[in-house]
Amino acid sequence: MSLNRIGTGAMRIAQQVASRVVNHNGTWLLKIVPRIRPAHVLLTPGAQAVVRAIPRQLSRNPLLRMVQMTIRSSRYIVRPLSNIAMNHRAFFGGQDRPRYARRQFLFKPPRHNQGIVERVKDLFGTKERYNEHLKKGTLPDRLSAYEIGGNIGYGCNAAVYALRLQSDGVDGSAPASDKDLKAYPLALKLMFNYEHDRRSNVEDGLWREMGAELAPLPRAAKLLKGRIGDFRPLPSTHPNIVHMGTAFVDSMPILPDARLRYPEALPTSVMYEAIEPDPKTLFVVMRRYRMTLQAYLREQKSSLWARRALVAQLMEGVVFLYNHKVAQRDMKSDNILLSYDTDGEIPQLVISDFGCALANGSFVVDYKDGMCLGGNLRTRAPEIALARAPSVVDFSLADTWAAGALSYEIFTKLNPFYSVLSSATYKECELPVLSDRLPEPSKRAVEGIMRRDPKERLLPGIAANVFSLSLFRFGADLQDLIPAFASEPLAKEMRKVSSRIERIIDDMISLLAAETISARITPRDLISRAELQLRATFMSRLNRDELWESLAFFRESPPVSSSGCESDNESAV
Ligand SMILES: Nc1ncnc2c1ncn2[C@@H]1O[C@H](COP(=O)(O)OP(=O)(O)OP(=O)(O)O)[C@@H](O)[C@H]1O
Repeated sequence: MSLNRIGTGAMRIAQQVASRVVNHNGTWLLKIVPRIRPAHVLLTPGAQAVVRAIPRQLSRNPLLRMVQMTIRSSRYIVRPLSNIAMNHRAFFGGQDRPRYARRQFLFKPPRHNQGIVERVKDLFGTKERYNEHLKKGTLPDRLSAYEIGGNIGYGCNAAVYALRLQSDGVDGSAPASDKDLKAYPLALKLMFNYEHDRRSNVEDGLWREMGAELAPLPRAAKLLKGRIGDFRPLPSTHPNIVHMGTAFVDSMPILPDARLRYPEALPTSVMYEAIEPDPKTLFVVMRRYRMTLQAYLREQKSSLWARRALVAQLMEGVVFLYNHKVAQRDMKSDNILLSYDTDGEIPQLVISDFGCALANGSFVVDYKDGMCLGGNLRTRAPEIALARAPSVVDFSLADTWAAGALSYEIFTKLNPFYSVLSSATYKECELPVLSDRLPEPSKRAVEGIMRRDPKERLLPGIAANVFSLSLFRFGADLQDLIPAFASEPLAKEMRKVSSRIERIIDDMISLLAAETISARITPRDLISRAELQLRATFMSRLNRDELWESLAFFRESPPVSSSGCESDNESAV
């Protein structure tokens, strides 16, 4: 029997799995179980299928009990068989038991007595091997421990330089170019201190005024020593938030480009009457990224798939901020940084520049005259752009909205709010039409986060789920997989009675987890590093209720009607 004779639903899923996940020998073993009679299918890349009888002794092998991953189509169940390499060896008579067999999570007793979703969440949320950002290291808190390279960017508040540890540079080899990310893997943000006048408590003042910058640094509260009373930095690192190593106050160096680029921030400036004997400023040491999103969109060609992956990562960053009540408040494309090794690779994305951040455990601000409401006026959400003092301003969904505007920039290369529209006055129907090649659920999610009224705005967790789910292998098939959704309205009660949908969620997550685990032993180009991390990030914040709500976006349904234009037309008639 060839694969062609297997039901089309199962075949499509099998092909998708097989075309993305192959083991080192180029084979992927799947068990496709017709409802009536089991058959075993060996898939090779290109989805050629050959049915083989799996030896009897192998089917008693406990490894096969790992078959927990099921995707139901109308007639067939497709089950990836445990660890692919292991099965391959067993299937072809190999004797060696691979080392990683013992570490397979499905053999371990679950940490909590919970379901698949919770176990997967636990695995992907806590293991370093799926989350590079969890790797810990300490960096020195003094400038003399580092070698400063060339300038890689500057803004109104800081200049950023390539950086490496002194110890990394003294290997006797020819001096490496500071343009080289490997030679200078760190970045130093030298904050502009415009107050070099002689005064007491210089250090306290610097930490207090510039401390918000450190919101992504989990140990910032310790460094700040209560200088900003209610400061609450993010509790942990996140793959889509700029990775900060440390921050310290040290003497201000006059670097070669300083007089040209930021003369007014130098202690030599004529405006000071009496200058500090040892002028100081705040330095932040970060991981160095390759370029800004703005430069990437301008200079690099990228596929729609890559751009969808960027939007999904951006939303993951926003979800993390939202869940920890931090508002970045300056979401623009030169504050989004990307890293990648080779051209054409899908970049990893981080949100950076927290100089305007609100990080005190609350999104609500008592807005008084003269108070700063964040960075760029054009990237402020409507409720912030329209706020007038005195009033209470709620920033909870401001970053989500700004990320929506950025997703237009990612998809169309043009942020409609930089030049064409104003966030204070735009009508939802005036937003640019997104490409037909973009999946409908993603388009609907963008519409949802661009809602003017924050009460109607889509929560970032749901939007992130929609962007991510549509990128995963089964994304295109979700509609087939959830027939129960096709005609019925989404009702809370439905969930109680529909254990079937819960099973689909379990199956979907199991497949995703299996694919992601397997992908670590497959060649890199099958699933990019950024996508693997995105999967881990998505799985580490799984929430059944949010998943349930997100699946509704994959129903066939009429486009969400946008408010504004129709009513205007009617009133005009
Ligand atoms: N970690 C990093 N790796 C590589 N480049 C970086 C990094 N951090 C910042 N940059 C570059 O430096 C530029 C300025 O950094 P940043 O936006 O943080 O400064 P700023 O003065 O706070 O900016 P703004 O004027 O927007 O407030 C960025 O646009 C980017 O090009």
